[in-house]
Amino acid sequence: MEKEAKWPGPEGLIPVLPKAASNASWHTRRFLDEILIEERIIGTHVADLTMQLWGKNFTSPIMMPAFSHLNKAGLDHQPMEEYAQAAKHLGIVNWVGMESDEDYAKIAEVGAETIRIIKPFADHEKISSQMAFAAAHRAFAVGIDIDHSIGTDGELDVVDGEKLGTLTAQDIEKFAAFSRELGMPFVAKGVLSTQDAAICQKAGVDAIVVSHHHGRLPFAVPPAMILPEIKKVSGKMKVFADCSVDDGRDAYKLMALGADAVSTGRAILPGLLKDGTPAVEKKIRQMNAQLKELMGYTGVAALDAFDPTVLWYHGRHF
Ligand SMILES: Cc1cc2nc3c(=O)[nH]c(=O)nc-3n(C[C@H](O)[C@H](O)[C@H](O)COP(=O)(O)O)c2cc1C
Repeated sequence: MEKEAKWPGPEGLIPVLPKAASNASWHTRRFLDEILIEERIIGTHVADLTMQLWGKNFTSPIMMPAFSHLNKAGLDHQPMEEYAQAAKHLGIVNWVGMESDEDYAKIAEVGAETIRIIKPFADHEKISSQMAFAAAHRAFAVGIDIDHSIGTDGELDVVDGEKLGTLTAQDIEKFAAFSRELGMPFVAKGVLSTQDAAICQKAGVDAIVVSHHHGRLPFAVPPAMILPEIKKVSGKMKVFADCSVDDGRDAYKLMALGADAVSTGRAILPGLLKDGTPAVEKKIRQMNAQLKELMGYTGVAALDAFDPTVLWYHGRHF
């Protein structure tokens, strides 16, 4: 059941769940909840969650979210650095969203393997310069949330006084090539169709995030629903997914449907805002245990052994 969530901070800073049928987060939650799992227990093993990604080793495919702005929530602590700390302690991938270079540098200083997601600014020079800044601060990868261009008024969105723009296939190709020059993988965050996924694949993108960005698109198709189709056109790209990954069972379902790794989002927010790093670590450890439990019950010994045929939806195999 959907709850009216109340987060601290200035009005509108942190997205809550509006009570409306158009709310994609609601459909996503409902869809994930209706996927059921059969058991394949004979001959199973305790699962290994370790993940290799772009030459580095991680302890789990559950990653941090690309959050932003949380240090401006008027708290007496710094959530952006705190969840980076948790990522570092746990040995999982960290993500950061829209932050100034100065603030990004402070988060990078924590030393987690961090993917920096930059807004699709109308000013492409700004995108390039933030990419170069990320490279200079040893980012693990860099990307653009390509799904954040249109605002709720139907016009190009403006965030923190910065005008955003739409990206063409050529723009994506250009930024992917620049990222290669800088020596970092390039990620397109916010892919929710086979058309966009195929364009990213052709443009030389290294990874996509199948996501509706906590419901930017009203009535957005749940990432879990479209993931198998997107996977078919993704070629060598890594396919990540997020939205409503609230526990390790949600992570399992997305991995079984083809995700190489997932990001949890607002599920870590209450603990992060209240108690910082330890609360985030506790939540991720719990999610890892839930993921490992389901992998054990379904004969999935490691991340390369997921099998979508264990999933059932409305009385049929998925
Ligand atoms: C406070 C907050 C700030 C966010 N900032 C960004 C951002 O700057 N860039 C971005 O790509 N996504 C941003 N997101 C979206 C998340 O990266 C992620 O896609 C989304 O929260 C996943 O859905 P979930 O919260 O239901 O798990 C933000 C989300 C929240 C809650």
